[in-house]
Amino acid sequence: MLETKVGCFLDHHSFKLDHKRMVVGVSGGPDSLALLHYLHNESEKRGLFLVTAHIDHMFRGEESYEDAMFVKHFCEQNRIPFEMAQINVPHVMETTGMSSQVAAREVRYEFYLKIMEKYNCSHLALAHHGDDQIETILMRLTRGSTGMARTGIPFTRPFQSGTIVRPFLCVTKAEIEDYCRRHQLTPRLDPSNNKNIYSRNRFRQQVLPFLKTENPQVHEHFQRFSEELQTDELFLQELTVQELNKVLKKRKECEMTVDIGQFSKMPLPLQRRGIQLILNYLYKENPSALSALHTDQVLRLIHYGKPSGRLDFPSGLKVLRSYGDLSFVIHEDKTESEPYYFVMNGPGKVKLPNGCQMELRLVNQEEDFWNSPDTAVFAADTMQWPIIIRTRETGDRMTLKGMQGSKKLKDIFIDHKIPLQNRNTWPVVTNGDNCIIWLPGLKKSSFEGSNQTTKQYIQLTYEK
Ligand SMILES: Nc1ncnc2c1ncn2[C@@H]1O[C@H](COP(=O)(O)OP(=O)(O)OP(=O)(O)O)[C@@H](O)[C@H]1O
Repeated sequence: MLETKVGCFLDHHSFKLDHKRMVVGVSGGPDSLALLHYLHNESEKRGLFLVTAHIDHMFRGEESYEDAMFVKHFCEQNRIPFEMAQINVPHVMETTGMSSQVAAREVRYEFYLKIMEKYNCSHLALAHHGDDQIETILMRLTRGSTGMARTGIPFTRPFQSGTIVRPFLCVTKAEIEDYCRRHQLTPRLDPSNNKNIYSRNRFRQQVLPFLKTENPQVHEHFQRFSEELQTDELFLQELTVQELNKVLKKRKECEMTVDIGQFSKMPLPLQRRGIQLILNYLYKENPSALSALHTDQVLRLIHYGKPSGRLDFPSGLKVLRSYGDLSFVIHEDKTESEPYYFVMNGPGKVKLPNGCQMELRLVNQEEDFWNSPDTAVFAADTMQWPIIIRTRETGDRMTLKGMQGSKKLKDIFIDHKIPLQNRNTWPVVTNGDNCIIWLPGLKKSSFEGSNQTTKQYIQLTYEK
């Protein structure tokens, strides 16, 4: 039974539910509804505090709103705090060029974080299960992923200052459905889960049934494989860092050089991981462009290449061999676009060179714009005039809403996979003392939002 298996799985990982404060991500589908139900049943005897977080991605209009209302109703009946956000993901996709799955995931995690902070929760529980684990590992191996990526979904992983936990990795979808039946749960069904268009769904419908006929317990073996591979990988990565430090001749943000003679004396598994670490470091912009093939090409250049040689990888990354040195170099493309700097001393509109427009209005009542990435409101008495709309500058950082400390703009662009050529024209909004208060379409700062004392707000709208 699911209950027993999950209990043993948590014990096996020495993970105690007792006295934790946990956000549960619930779509309303069978997996997350069952997880919420399971945790809720455990909550009283364990002093476990739960909050449900639901995101309406606005992909399916009325139907996805009904999902939200379904989860809300379930929580009300069971007296579980419920939080939801409606976020226009198609719009986020349009602004950032992200795929639907990536954009949905980004907004979900941002919302989870907000709710974890609001309720002072240390954990976020998600309902990934054993079948998801098999699909993930197979998909990544098929795609040619390397390193940690091919170890699949971890049972726990750090998430900002908290932890993500996945108690259902030890059970199958069928066991979850059985749990739903036994407990008379009637989850919502997302029709996109059955479409054959997503690669995951093709693995789910075509590969998984075959594996399950070969061995109905196949998910247990994949789970053990994933956990063992994670510990192996961690161990090897630590060794690699130690060895790599001994052979690195140059370490800069856009260039790394190793001594070929010393590098080739490292054991082959460490050489492979060393190359991957270097490529990942330089390739922050788009590590998914990498595969095992790139590592193999570098190994060939080292072991069988002529004294000088060169490889050209995606996004302008070059690997250059020159006698005893192997250099990995990536250059940012700074060719296009002039910087701009617009000063706004009050209400008005500014046309930006990237073809977009920024409007500033003074409003009396703060409206709830939290869910629009293209509108931001600031309490007027906390802002210093003028408001500046400018392009990014070296060293720009901003304090993000709901986060402690500040984050480099460059890293925000990387996280959102904004192409290099768009970063130099992306508007950055600062107030009078050059403090970044907003990165339109991407991130809001801790200055954004309402406060108790103010009646007047500065409302900025970014129009594309
Ligand atoms: N709209 C959402 N709101 C809140 N959490 C979500 C939402 N969608 C997914 N999650 C969480 O992320 C996990 C993984 O998402 P994924 O889309 O892979 O799951 P799923 O197969 O749709 O699961 P479910 O049966 O719960 O819908 C879910 O199990 C759930 O915990």
